[in-house]
Amino acid sequence: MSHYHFIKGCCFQLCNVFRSHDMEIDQCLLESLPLGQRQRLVRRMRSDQIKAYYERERALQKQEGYKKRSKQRKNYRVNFQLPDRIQDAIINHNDKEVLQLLKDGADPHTVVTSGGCLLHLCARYDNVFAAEILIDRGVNVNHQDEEYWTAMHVACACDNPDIVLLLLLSGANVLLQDVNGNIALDYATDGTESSCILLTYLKENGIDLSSLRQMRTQRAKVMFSDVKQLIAGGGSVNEKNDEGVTLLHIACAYGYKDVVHHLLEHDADPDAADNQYWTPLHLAAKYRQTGLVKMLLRHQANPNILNCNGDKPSDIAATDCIQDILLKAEAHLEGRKKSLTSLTAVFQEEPYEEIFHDVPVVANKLRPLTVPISKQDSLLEKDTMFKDSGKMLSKNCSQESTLEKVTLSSKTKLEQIKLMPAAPNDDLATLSELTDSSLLYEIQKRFSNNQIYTYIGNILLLVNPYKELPIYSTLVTQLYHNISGRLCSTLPPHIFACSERAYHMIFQEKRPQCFILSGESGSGKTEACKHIVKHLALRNGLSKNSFHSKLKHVNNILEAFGHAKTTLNNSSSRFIKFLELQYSERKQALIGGKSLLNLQYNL
Ligand SMILES: Nc1ncnc2c1ncn2[C@@H]1O[C@H](COP(=O)(O)OP(=O)(O)OP(=O)(O)O)[C@@H](O)[C@H]1O
Repeated sequence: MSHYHFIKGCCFQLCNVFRSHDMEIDQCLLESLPLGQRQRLVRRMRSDQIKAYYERERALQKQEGYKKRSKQRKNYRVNFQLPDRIQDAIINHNDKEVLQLLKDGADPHTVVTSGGCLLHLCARYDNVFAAEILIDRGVNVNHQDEEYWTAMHVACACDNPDIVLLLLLSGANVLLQDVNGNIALDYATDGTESSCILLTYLKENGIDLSSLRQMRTQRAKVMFSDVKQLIAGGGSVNEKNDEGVTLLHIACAYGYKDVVHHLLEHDADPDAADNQYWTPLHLAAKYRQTGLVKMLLRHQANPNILNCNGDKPSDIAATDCIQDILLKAEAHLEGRKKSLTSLTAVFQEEPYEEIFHDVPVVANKLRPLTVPISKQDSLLEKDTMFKDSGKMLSKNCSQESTLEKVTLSSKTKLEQIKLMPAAPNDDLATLSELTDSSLLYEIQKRFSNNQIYTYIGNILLLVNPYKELPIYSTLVTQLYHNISGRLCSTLPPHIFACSERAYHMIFQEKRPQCFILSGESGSGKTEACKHIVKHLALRNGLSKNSFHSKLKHVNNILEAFGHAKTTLNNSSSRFIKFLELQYSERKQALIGGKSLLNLQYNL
């Protein structure tokens, strides 16, 4: 028999086997066929299976119970409420849908998360059409959210001039202040269309900037009179709230000079540290309060105190001028070993009045962009990057509570650390608004700040930076050591934090822990794996050199199993990344020393 006939015979035989045994395939017979034939046959069998499936489904549909079932299925459809649907339609500029939903009874006065209204959404997503309709339906153009932001504040912050114009024409009040006393203009960046429109409007309406400035000092005045009252009533000026914050912290952050002066004159502690070890001097330096920095130094504030991130006030100074002042103060204290009294003298040389009048006044603007502290510190993250090049991080013998006992000495020049401070948007699961666009916006914003790690609950998201970032040094590893095993809220998300947690979970749960690294080719799984191993190894006291040599060997072996160049990755590993940590009964050197072999790469 020719080869062709043999195959044909087999196919025939197989199809019979396939039909007569209810879709079962004679595997031996299949495998005896040449590859091409086998594939063709399998394809045919598969299509027969699909046909059979459809026939069975059709038969089912004809049966009586079908209608009932399909009705039941319909009930499972998710029905979003009108308020959610109208928000979604506004965000996606689905104008017809907005009109239809309003016709169907959606409330134009719907309150969105954070206390804003639909107009706030329009202002954020630049939806002028929807904004116009809503205003027509009587939505309050001056509605303020939980932080007293109006739609105008949002439109200015996002520079959406069409919305700014529309709100102005609709009679919006441009002088409404948010929780921090900022009017919408304060959020419009200089030179933008939104800023020009507002400035022209103010000019045309005869509102001059100096009276505005007067208006904004009202909050400071209120605090001043409250503080005076407190002191007169015998209250303590050094009282702390739950977060360790004193009145001096608040006044320094907001730049309320009279209040600060009054507090200092009444024995307020200039070195009071809040729960994150921030002093009033840190805050004044960070929020560009030059005059207050000088005033605090004159009252013997210590410029060498480190906050929880290991920063001195000079490290986080908002301007070069403030940094110079602080460095000068540090030099006096440390370099010349002079007493604090002589330091006082240095700053007393300058006239006191000057300090009170060096408010940053910008010609065409009330003051530079001032982001409400409560709104999000994240916009200031760039300013507060750790500037520790030239610092040595030495760890206390006890590893209790991450940063608390980590100290920095400015003498030794070592590795550079650049970590962002922990911020509220570190965990996307806690965002008040969870939509595709808000998540992507946050991730993109973080990525542009080199914040490549983000938590989503217990999951760590990494966006491959494709560049070296100084966030993997031994010093950073040490920062993430802690004995409690809980994620430290004062540190930003990091692969070391997850590694640390797994390490503790081994002991707590007494069973192996595993990391599942998932993502497309080139997304950084292999690198993440290395970082996990690195943290665990160094954590267990394995010396850096010894670790590198071991890791190199492990990787050489792994890569030998098949690395290949793909379109996305020059060195793509062709095995699944599944990292398992074993529990050692003796609770010792899990990963250190020879037990690095305990780390199983399950291929
Ligand atoms: N955290 C990081 N920092 C800087 N660069 C990184 C980081 N992670 C990955 N990269 C860069 O991206 C490249 C690809 O990363 P990696 O090999 O880890 O991807 P992968 O997800 O393992 O890909 P594959 O699935 O194809 O094996 C690395 O060679 C490195 O240049």
